[in-house]
Amino acid sequence: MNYAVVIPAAGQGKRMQAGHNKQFLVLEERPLIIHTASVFEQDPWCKEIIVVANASEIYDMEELFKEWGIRKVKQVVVGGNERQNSVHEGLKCLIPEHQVVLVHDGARPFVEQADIHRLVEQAEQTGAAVLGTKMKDTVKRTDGEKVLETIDRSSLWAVQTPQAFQAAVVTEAYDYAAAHQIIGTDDTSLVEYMGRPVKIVEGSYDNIKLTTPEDMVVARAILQKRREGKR
Ligand SMILES: Nc1ccn([C@@H]2O[C@H](COP(=O)(O)OP(=O)(O)OP(=O)(O)O)[C@@H](O)[C@H]2O)c(=O)n1
Ligand SMILES: C[C@](O)(CO)[C@H](O)COP(=O)(O)O
Repeated sequence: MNYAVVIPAAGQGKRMQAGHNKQFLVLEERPLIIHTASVFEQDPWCKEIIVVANASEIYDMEELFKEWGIRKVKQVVVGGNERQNSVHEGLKCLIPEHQVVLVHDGARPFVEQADIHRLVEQAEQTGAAVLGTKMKDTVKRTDGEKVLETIDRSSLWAVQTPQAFQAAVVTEAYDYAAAHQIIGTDDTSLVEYMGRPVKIVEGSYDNIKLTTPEDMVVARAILQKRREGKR
C-alpha cells in the first residue's frame, strides 16, 4: 500500500499571531513543518511528499528539509490565496503513478501512522476517506448575536487531515471546483460536491491543527505525554 502526500504550508498563520508563518514556529527544538513532514518521512507507505509554500519561503523550507533529513520531499511549490488553491497547485505536481493521494495540513504535526494507514486502506476501497472525531461540545447555529438553533450533535464529527483519495477522484473534484468557482474549507467537501462517497475514519483528539496561540500550549502537552509514553 503506497501513497503520496501533498502538505499545504503556504498560509499566513494570522490567527496564531506569531507575526510570521506558523510553519516555522519551533516546538521542542524542531520547526512545526518538520514535525509534520517527519511523520511522512518515517512512514514506509509514503513514497513522495509535495510541500506547498509561500513563494518567499520556498528556499527556507528547502533548507529546513535538507537540514532535517526530509528526503521524500520531491518539490516545494508555490501556493495560492486560499488553502484550496494551494492544495490544487500541489496536486498538479504529483506523478500519475500514485494510486492514493493524501492531503495533510502542515499545521497538524501529531497525526499517527496507524491512523494514516487505516485511512489509506479506506480511501483505496471507497475512493475518499477522512479522519475525524466525534463532537464533544454542543453545537449551536447563531446569527452572531443570538442562538438560532441547537444542532443534534449525535451525527456531527469534527474532521481533520489527512484526507485520502484515489488519485483520479481528488483530481476530478479539484478540477471541477476550479472550473465552477466552488470553494470548500476542506478537500473531501469537493468530492462530496461531485456526489461521490466519503468514508469517515475515527482518529485521535491529539491530531489538532495548530491555529491559535492556545494550541501551542496543548501541543507542548501532547509532546510531553508522548515523551512519557502515555496514550
Ligand atoms: N492559502 C493557504 C492557506 C492555508 N494553507 C495551509 O493550510 C493549512 C490549514 O490552514 P490554516 O490552519 O488556516 O493556516 P493559515 O491559513 O496559515 O492560518 P490563518 O487562517 O490563521 O492565517 C495550513 O498548514 C496552512 O499553511 C495553505 O497552504 N495556503
Ligand atoms: C482542512 C481542515 O483542517 C479540516 O478540519 C480545516 O478545514 C482547515 O481549515 P483552515 O481554516 O484552512 O485552517
